[in-house]
Amino acid sequence: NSVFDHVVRAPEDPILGVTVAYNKDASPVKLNLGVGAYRTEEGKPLVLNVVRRAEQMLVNNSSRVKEYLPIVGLADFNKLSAKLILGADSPAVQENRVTTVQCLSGTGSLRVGAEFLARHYHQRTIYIPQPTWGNHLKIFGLAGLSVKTYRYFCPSTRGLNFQGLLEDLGSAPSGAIVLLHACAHNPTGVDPTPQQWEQIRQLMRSKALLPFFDSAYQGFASGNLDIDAQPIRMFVADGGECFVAQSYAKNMGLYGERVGALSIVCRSADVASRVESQLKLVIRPMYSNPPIHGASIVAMILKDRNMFQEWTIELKAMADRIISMRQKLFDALRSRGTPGDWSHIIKQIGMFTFTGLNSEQVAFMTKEYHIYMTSDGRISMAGLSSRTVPHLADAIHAAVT
Ligand SMILES: Cc1ncc(COP(=O)(O)O)c(CN[C@@H](CCC(=O)O)C(=O)O)c1O
Repeated sequence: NSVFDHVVRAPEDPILGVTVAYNKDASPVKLNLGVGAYRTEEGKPLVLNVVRRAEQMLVNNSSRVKEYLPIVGLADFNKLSAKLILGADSPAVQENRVTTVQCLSGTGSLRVGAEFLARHYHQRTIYIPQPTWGNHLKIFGLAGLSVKTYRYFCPSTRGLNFQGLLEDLGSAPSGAIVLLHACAHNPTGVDPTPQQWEQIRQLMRSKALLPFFDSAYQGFASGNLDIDAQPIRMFVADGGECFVAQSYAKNMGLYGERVGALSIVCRSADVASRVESQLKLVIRPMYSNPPIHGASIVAMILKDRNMFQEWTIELKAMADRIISMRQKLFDALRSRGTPGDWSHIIKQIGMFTFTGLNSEQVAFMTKEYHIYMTSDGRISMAGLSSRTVPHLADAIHAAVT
């Protein structure tokens, strides 16, 4: 018998497991609204034209080799990623106070940051929003941090519980780490207003709370890269320190290439360089050094003015299609006279709508209509098309009447 006979079967991941169930369904009308991955109006994954162009140029470059990258990754990619999120004119970048390391997409950036904090930061408590992306709890818990939550979503208004947020951060121990979604909060699709962000910033700085931004959707919420980075830039502008995890999975469609970056904004260039030296000790035994292909694509696009311009146009088109799906779903429910107030569908932003449907209603929609979505009622609007909206609207209508 095996030495692993005692190993029990683990449950499927709450998000990625939805796709596993979807793939097993033979129904011709099945709809995958689970994983936050963009789909076209034809329901197909999308490789951006600018990405294909960059990839072709890389392949045609016969002098390109496949040597190891440094532990911190591709230098051009790191510099350009910091500028993309912090702003080309960022004082922190100009004063060399930012260390950026290429990591395995957003998840890897969060994990490297968490491991660094567990080793080098005096406060081992991190506050994450309630609710938040399911993997956050495991990433920070496994790194050895003590994970607490702060109120974020108000079920009755399906909007932000701003008072609860302020109270919970106000009563956090000074110096605690706070995880903040930079834009397009997952799963709620609810973001603070700029004025509310300023109040959050003042409260956090007054208690020396350490901001850890998770930026997985820059450009996807508003369609504009700079607007979506504003909350991060407000914090960096005050001269304080912060962590930023960046993912290119969604906004460049590089899901499987695992391209991301962790930036740590420090008070001085000297601290930034010592922090970088310690980040290398976290990364080397974890995966040694990051993959070269995806980062080379991103660096080429960010570096070339025309390719960057082309990317912003394709990115806005994706964001706009998602917004149009919101309006279509809202209109479809209204035309059916579906009971309830569904205005949150057009008020929420980013990839997801937090519908407010409960797990029983979700199970009903999966069983009777072959709609696949996470059990918390989140739907990925990118999985919808004009053709499939009526089917979803029928399912929701049936679930709530
Ligand atoms: C807020 C947030 N942070 C980080 C990530 C990690 O993205 P990377 O692929 O590591 O760059 C996601 C992806 N969440 C999506 C995609 C599927 C998943 O990984 O759960 C989602 O919630 O459906 C996310 O929503």
